[in-house]
Amino acid sequence: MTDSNPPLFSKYKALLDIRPSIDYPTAVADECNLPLIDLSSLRTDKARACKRAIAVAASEWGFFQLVNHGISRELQDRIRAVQVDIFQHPFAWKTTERLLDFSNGSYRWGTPTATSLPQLSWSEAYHLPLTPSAVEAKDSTRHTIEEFAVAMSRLAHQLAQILAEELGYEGGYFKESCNCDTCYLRLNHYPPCAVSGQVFGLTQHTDSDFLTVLFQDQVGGLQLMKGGRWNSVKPNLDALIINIGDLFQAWSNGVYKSVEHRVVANPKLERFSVAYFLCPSYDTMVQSYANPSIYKTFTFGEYRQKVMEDVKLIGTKVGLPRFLA
Ligand SMILES: O=C(O)CCC(=O)C(=O)O
Ligand SMILES: [Fe+2]
Repeated sequence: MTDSNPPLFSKYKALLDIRPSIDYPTAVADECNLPLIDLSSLRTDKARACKRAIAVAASEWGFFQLVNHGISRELQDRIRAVQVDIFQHPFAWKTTERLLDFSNGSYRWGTPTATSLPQLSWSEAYHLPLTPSAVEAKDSTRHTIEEFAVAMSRLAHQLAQILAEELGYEGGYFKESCNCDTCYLRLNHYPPCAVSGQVFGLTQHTDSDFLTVLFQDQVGGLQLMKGGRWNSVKPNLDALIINIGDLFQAWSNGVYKSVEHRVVANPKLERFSVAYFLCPSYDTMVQSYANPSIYKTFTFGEYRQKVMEDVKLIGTKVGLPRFLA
């Protein structure tokens, strides 16, 4: 079991030996009452109010919980079992072998560019691009991953459509631009962390997509920024978490908020989550639906390029402020 976890401690020992100056994660968060949306209301006479509540949550919080979302408990159990199994492979296997027939290099751990503790994420992840096989996957693991991704994708599209309609937009932008090639599923694993007071499981960031659907376990640790303070999200077994990404903030001209979030490390418990990122093709123009626009028009490819450049040069993503008009 132990040799399945990445050697975070030895790799980052030099950084850990320098006394940290970060705010201690557990000391600073309030528990928050994240808006909870019941998606089954869409099939009732409360549909209008439900859509409004989604838009309000996206603009006031950038985050909400979703229940009765249509992803069965059975499928959730299956993806979790698959995820646990994948991360139990020996570390050496994860760094050298391809997972199923997914592309090379989909495994990552720690933060290769970190030069200080606040930049280090105490976790490992698989990034799995969604290029569904033309034929149904024979391998049961691959089949479960695809089935889950398809369900998450459907949900993400439904929510994007609602959010766009609430701004008065009726077109098919999201359907046309968010094809499967760039959307991806990220399987996250946060091993227990003996130095949890000094590092985060995942450092503070915003997501570089339109929106994210997150399936987390019951361990907790996710925190989001609201009103200048960190708030922790209490896990709810029945709920998925939805958050707005940078591209939706740009598209909505700042109406919907892409909010900073992070995951605190846990000294005793490992934690799992799966995130689905709704992204457009690289050549898609991201342009505000309204004028005058706060942001310049950019392609998703340009955005990603800038993010990667900043991470390489200064150790962190700058994101949307780089694209102010
Ligand atoms: O694991 C979590 O709760 C959050 C994951 C996340 O923010 C991400 O993968 O971008
Ligand atoms: Fe995130």
